[in-house]
Amino acid sequence: MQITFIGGGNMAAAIIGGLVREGGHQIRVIERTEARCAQLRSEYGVEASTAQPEAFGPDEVVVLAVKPQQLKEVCVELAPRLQGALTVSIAAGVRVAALSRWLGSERIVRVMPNTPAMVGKGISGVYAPPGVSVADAASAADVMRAVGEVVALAEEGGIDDITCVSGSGPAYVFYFMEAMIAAAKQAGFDPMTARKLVVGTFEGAVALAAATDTEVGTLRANVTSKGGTTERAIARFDAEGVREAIVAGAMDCRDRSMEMGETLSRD
Ligand SMILES: NC(=O)C1=CN([C@@H]2O[C@H](COP(=O)(O)OP(=O)(O)OC[C@H]3O[C@@H](n4cnc5c(N)ncnc54)[C@H](OP(=O)(O)O)[C@@H]3O)[C@@H](O)[C@H]2O)C=CC1
Ligand SMILES: O=C(O)[C@@H]1CCC=N1
Repeated sequence: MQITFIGGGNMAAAIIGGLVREGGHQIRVIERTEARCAQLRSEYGVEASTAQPEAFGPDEVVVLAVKPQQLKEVCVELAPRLQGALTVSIAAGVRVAALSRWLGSERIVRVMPNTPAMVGKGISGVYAPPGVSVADAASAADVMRAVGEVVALAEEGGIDDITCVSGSGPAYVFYFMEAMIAAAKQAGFDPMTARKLVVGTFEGAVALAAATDTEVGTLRANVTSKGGTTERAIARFDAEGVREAIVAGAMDCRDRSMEMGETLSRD
């Protein structure tokens, strides 16, 4: 597939990394600075330039991967060059109606990816509005399937929902890992060993959860011996409202996605 990324920052690089690992794609990136282009060329072996091409081919997939606040300006520049190419936006918050207005195109699919795409372990939500062909929806899903799993979303609001779980979710996990690394250091481990212990613990726990249908709560209970050590840790988490804080944070994230949808999709 011929895929052009407009914006080659953190999320685009994660998808590009995954696509390059998979192989068989022609990838081009448009970035703002020559320095970033040079970095993308050397890290991923992709084509990169600071100027948008004069025109895109009808079979090309154009991935919008700039910050939501940068999107309108990018779309306005892109509109006369698109020539009907399929556009896939990975931006949080900005709605299809606004993208369609700015691009003068209805061939638009929204995707909410996540950064584990870099190692082929992404999970993405894909929303294709009514009117987008089955083939275009499949092309957008294929790009994301190359870097992980895909969940089809029936409504555009599903993008807000999935953002607060899998889109932003890796940051919640890294936050928890940071806290556990701090704990490991406090317990006396050097930084390298602390990181190794924590990453290994996450890797093992995730592999265990993925390998079974057993409820995650049961897996947790299996570690928690009555009157033992884990029970004491979980009691402190419960007393401090850790679980409630995580749920509330995720709901705030979803609210922010909806709020961005209101403000950034207005004009
Ligand atoms: N990071 C994540 O985990 C996820 C991000 N997303 C979405 O992905 C999008 C990108 O996010 P992220 O990668 O984190 O952001 P970044 O800031 O890392 O990447 C955006 C890139 O686009 C460049 N850029 C800005 N304007 C232009 C332009 N006119 N032409 C070409 N390139 C341009 C920026 O350059 P400069 O820095 O010089 O401005 C920057 O390198 C956002 O819309 C976000 O909502 C979705 C899911 C997860
Ligand atoms: O924080 C953000 O706005 C983006 C969208 C999902 C993950 N990162």
